[in-house]
Amino acid sequence: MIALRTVTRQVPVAHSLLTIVRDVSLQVEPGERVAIIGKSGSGKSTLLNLLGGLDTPTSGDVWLNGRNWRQLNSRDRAAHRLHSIGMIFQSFQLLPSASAIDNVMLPLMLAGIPRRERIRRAEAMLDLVGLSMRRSHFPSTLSGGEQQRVAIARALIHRPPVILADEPTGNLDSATTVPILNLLREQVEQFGTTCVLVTHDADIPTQFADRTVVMHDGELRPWERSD
Ligand SMILES: Nc1ncnc2c1ncn2[C@@H]1O[C@H](COP(=O)(O)OP(=O)(O)OP(=O)(O)O)[C@@H](O)[C@H]1O
Repeated sequence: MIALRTVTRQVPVAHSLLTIVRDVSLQVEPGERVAIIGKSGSGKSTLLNLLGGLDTPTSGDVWLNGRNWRQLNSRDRAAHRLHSIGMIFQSFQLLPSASAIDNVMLPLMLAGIPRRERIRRAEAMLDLVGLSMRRSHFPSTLSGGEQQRVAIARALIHRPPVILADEPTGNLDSATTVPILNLLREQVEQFGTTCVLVTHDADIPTQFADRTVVMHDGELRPWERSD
């Protein structure tokens, strides 16, 4: 379960404070898929960073999988992130000097899983995302859709209870967007993974989410079809 309770995030700008997220409360149940839509600059990425313990609230609390980020030191935060969260980004964030399979194995390496087991699980995962034939390819030789499949495989390989996705189809054309969202939905459905996805694209929620909320100038409100 994920919960934000009256979360505000302010940053110092010049001689004043800029409020990026204002008094946001949200609860996401286990296995739920929630889409957060909003215009550029509305605070979506900041909200996702707060959920992932990468940003700290100025006030309020954020719980993820039973832990309050505020109560964890930086080492415990890193461990909690590694075990509880898979992240997917608009720009894929693959290691350019690592092959597809090495990118997918990364979370298992960080978790100390032996190499033979890492390879077995990464091969199975690449098979699931339809990229067995590309296992030795480097990211620069893969299409955008293929790179995002590798990134999805990497985010899911350690079966985290939570996936946080920041504009996961933002760099993909519309023909590639639908299969990528279908792949992500199938995977999180199959494993009961909780998923929060942020996007500026109002078509995505209907393809992906159980529930949609809107971010507007740092505040959350229910989604209306006119948004
Ligand atoms: N550390 C910071 N210092 C100053 N301003 C910041 C900081 N972080 C975010 N902002 C500002 O806060 C606002 C919200 O940023 P955020 O990246 O969360 O929005 P977003 O909705 O994800 O936008 P986009 O869709 O363009 O990525 C933006 O105007 C941004 O410039």
